[in-house]
Amino acid sequence: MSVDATLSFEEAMEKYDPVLGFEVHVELNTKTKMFSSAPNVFGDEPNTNVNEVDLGMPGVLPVVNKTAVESSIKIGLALNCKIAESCRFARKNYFYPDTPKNFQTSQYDEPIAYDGYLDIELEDGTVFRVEIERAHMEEDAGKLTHMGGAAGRIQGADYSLVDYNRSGVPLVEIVTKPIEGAGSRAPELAKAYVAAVREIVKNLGVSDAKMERGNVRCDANVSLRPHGRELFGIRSETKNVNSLRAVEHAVRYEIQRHAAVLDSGEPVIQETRHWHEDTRSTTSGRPKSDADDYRYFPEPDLVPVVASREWVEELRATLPEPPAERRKRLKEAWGYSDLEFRDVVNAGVMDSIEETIAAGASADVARKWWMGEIVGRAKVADVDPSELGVTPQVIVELNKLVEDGKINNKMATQVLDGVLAGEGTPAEIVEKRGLAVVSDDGPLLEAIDAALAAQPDVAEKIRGGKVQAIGAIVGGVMKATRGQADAGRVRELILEKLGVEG
Ligand SMILES: Nc1ncnc2c1ncn2[C@@H]1O[C@H](COP(=O)(O)OP(=O)(O)OP(=O)(O)O)[C@@H](O)[C@H]1O
Ligand SMILES: [Mg+2]
Ligand SMILES: [Mg+2]
Repeated sequence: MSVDATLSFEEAMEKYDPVLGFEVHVELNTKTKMFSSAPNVFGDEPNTNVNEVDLGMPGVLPVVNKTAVESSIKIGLALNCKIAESCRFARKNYFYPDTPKNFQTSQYDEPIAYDGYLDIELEDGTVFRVEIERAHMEEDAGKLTHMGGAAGRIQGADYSLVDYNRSGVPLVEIVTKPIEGAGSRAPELAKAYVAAVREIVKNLGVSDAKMERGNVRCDANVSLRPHGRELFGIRSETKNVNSLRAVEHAVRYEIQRHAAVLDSGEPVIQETRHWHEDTRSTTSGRPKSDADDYRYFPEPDLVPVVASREWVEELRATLPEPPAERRKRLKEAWGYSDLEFRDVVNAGVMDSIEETIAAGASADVARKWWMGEIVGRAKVADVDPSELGVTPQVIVELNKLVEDGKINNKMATQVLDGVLAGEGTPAEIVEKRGLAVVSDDGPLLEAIDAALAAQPDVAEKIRGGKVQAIGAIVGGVMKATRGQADAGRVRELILEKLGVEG
């Protein structure tokens, strides 16, 4: 059997339990690099944000970026880790053109943060605790672009391009302990875990956290063992998976592939794998043993990083509320159902609703406007709902106009469109367009007489007790008043006129 064959996911689950492990690399958004004063900027002309330290010129000395250390401590704290009182950098030696120094400055046996955990909420509401082994500081490598080869840009090219702008960009690598017991929820957990880490670093403000830019990258380790067996199987490590969907699919694919290999009686090879979005599959990278000889040794050019307990506590005091706790708090405060709240989160309007409530709207009014009106308009305009230009004040004002009986709901949506078209504030638009609910009964009665006269058969039905037929008369009045009547009042007046109980 070919090693790259797969079993169906269900078949794999009948026989094996998956064990997962994630190494998530987070690029920090510091102004300068981890050990040099070169700018840390994405997307600039290649090899412009590089200095002699990044290039490993002889005689240069690195200097630790204090903000990067602070950000690393914040990440450690947000992941419920212990923070080392003192920790050192180490050289991870390897020879490859993405690193001109021939070693990556990293941390080895003394990570800055260790022994943490993250509680991950799954779709069915259960909470799965992922234990964090460590979070350590290191620097990113340069970016290689292979011009030839299967995925290359130029057919038959035999060279690669290198951009050292990324060398020395501060990274935090977050490593989980082996995760057992996820069973068939392993792919979902993989996606939810990386999503949670991404959300945390974004919320801390320490990373731009854009996966499509490589700010957050995941290496996904997967192994299988037969049900009931204690010993772990051999793992594969799918490198640099850079979207949430891809993490989910890569874990799923690797589970299916491992199952096929194990079923065929062949050994699983401990290796890196590459994820391919187009075929939704992985291919073999390089073999990798746990004892890869990086000849780690303490970095002699840097003193240990000492994190005093006072400093750590100062940083802890600056941490924002964790995203999961914030969601829980808001859902309870607003009294939304699970489904309503999930819809709000998925539509990306939780913050907007919070602001609208703070501006004076009730939770239900805020949800009605954002979910019922604004999300749909944002979709049409192909922008984020928060970018449509609706301020909390607009909604509060619109709602007040309706509550005071100045305009009805239908007019309010027209006023909203006016606001979006830049015609002014809701009150100005109401004034300019002459919108107003006709509250004076006189003109309404006239319109009612006309509508009844136009549809005598309907009038007869209502008199005879078929009150539900009233819609046709109300409709006629609304049409005659160009939508400016209060439909409830019209209904009352019609019933009064016909001498029927509502
Ligand atoms: N048998 C296994 N099955 C699945 N995951 C495993 C297994 N053994 C270890 N892991 C996980 O794999 C990850 C290994 O990451 P770690 O950074 O420790 O080592 P590495 O991948 O060998 O090193 P490098 O950082 O150079 O890639 C951890 O998350 C660990 O929990
Ligand atoms: Mg690894
Ligand atoms: Mg690692």
